[in-house]
Amino acid sequence: LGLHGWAVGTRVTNDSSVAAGKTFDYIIAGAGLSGLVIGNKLSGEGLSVLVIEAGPDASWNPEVFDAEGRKFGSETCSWKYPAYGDDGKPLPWKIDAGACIGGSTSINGMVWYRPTKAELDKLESLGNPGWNWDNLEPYMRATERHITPDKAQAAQGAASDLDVHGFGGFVNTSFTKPLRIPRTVALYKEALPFVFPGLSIGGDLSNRSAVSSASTMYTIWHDPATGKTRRSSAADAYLWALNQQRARLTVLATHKTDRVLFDGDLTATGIVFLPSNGTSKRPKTFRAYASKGVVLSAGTLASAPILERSGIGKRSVLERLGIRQLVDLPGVGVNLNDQPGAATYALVSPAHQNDTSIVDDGGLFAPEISLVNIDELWPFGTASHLLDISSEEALRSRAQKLVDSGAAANIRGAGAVLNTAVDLITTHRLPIVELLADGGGTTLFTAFWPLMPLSRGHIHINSSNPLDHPIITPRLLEDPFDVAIAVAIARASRAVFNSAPFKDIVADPYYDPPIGANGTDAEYLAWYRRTAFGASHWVGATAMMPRHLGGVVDHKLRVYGTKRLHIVDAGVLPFQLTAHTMSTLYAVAGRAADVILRCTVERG
Ligand SMILES: Cc1cc2nc3c(=O)[nH]c(=O)nc-3n(C[C@H](O)[C@H](O)[C@H](O)COP(=O)(O)OP(=O)(O)OC[C@H]3O[C@@H](n4cnc5c(N)ncnc54)[C@H](O)[C@@H]3O)c2cc1C
Repeated sequence: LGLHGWAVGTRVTNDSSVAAGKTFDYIIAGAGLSGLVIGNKLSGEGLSVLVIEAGPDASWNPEVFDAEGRKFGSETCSWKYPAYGDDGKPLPWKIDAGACIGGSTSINGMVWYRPTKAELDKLESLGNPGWNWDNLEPYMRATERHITPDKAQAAQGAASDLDVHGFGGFVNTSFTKPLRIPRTVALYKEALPFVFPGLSIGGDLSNRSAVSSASTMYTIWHDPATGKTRRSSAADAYLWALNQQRARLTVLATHKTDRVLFDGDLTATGIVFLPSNGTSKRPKTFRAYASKGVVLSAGTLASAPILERSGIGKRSVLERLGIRQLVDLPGVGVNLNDQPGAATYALVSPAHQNDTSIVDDGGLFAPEISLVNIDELWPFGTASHLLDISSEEALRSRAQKLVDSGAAANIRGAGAVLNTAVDLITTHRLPIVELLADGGGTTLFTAFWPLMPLSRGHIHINSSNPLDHPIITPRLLEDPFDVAIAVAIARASRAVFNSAPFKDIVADPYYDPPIGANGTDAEYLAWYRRTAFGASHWVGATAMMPRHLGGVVDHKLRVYGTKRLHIVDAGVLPFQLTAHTMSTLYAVAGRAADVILRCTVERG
């Protein structure tokens, strides 16, 4: 209760009656990273906002608030979407995506570092005026409340470069206290440049022009009262914080957005929603109305399905399900993109298996992260790989394949997106691999993935029932360049464990997979394909690009062919980043909120 007894706190509830039949200025689908930033900003400007979230409030759950509390493979707050191959058969892994308030920031790995200027500037050159580094960097800075390392952390390798952080925001970034497995991390720092000559070790990974491998920073803070490390999620930052309470913001949890409502001239006027826990084939639905607009922030894997259920998308997808097409937008659900991850393990010699400075029983993932570029991955063979991706013919044939496989709306759009990645790899020499180094139990291990894959997949609904999962076809490792990177990094990861610095503590550098130094490329590839998983940085299925390139939203995040309907989430990023997504997405959502506010004022 605030002044004069008026409630000023944000209302968070599971009660559908707060929204059913009611009118708000804005309705936002999804209380994840983007939805909470936008909801916070719009309601902070006095607009009435409903955020509708499919999952529950799990802020009380230690798997969410305790940064070290989430168990590997946990189902808590995750959609665990099934994934499919091109043949329609289920893949052996499920896709994690946040399914409670806070979205994926409630379950993610919390790794924080910044992208490069070159890649954010590419958003603009793809046809999105204003979306560049200079305009986004201030939002990134405004997001962060950085906590610099203390002496003990600094002695273990933690470093902050004050120029590349913000200090007045609401998302905490810091290092673990103490840093994990310091002896192993020191060995990694020593060994990595042997395998990747030129890698620049140390310092702060957010300073992308100086550093390419460093101790990992996370969206966490250390709570001295409990001695625990706490997750700093979007919900902590923008919903629960006492100084972020909003009288005009309502969050309705455990309810799914089915589709968007339109009037005759395709102005978005509201949504249809329903309880998430139903099982009925014809669930009972409700309506809520929006006088100023609707924003879809349900994430890459849910906003495209909402559009399709609303009649916006590719004709053949909608016709098959008897959904009346309102806008022909073949870019909906294509250009889906994540990085294909895998991991190799070395066995620690028995004498060191109880040394917690070498291996521990887990904690925050990947205490050392390295970003490897093409020259470092192939110190002696870069030229042929450059040739493979940079010729016009190579690009055209790749783009055609994406169109043929249903992963791109048209050849020009596919070409533009591929060309962007290729230019970042070849001209700007941005990293093409991320390697995350760790150690636990009896093994040291590295996880890795091609950072800017050229492969693309697709996601479409297979039913008009919002309670059914979409069909997600990731098509990881379809492009030969991604395959070449995957094989090379898998081999290089073994070379790290086989290098001189690890000689005394590693008993078997080829422990898992048991493919030795003489293993063939075919063996490595077969193993990679068998074990590959998405790195959880899904982007691209509702890309911000010109419509003729297969874009879904314009540079004001407005869905083409409609009025007052915006999308703001990871799906609008047309290509993959060379950093984990949060730092960019907080900036994108912050700027998007200002763009939406400006649209609102201009319309009057
Ligand atoms: C396991 C995992 C690990 C990751 N690790 C990192 C990391 O270490 N560092 C990093 O920077 N990034 C990481 N990420 C990625 C990052 O968290 C996401 O890219 C980011 O949160 C995406 O933000 P978003 O707003 O697009 O969607 P989200 O934050 O996922 O929010 C979408 C929300 O919409 C809700 N929703 C879905 N469908 C509906 C519907 N029909 N109606 C209403 N609500 C709906 C969802 O339940 C969810 O709450 C990770 C992600 C995952 C899943």
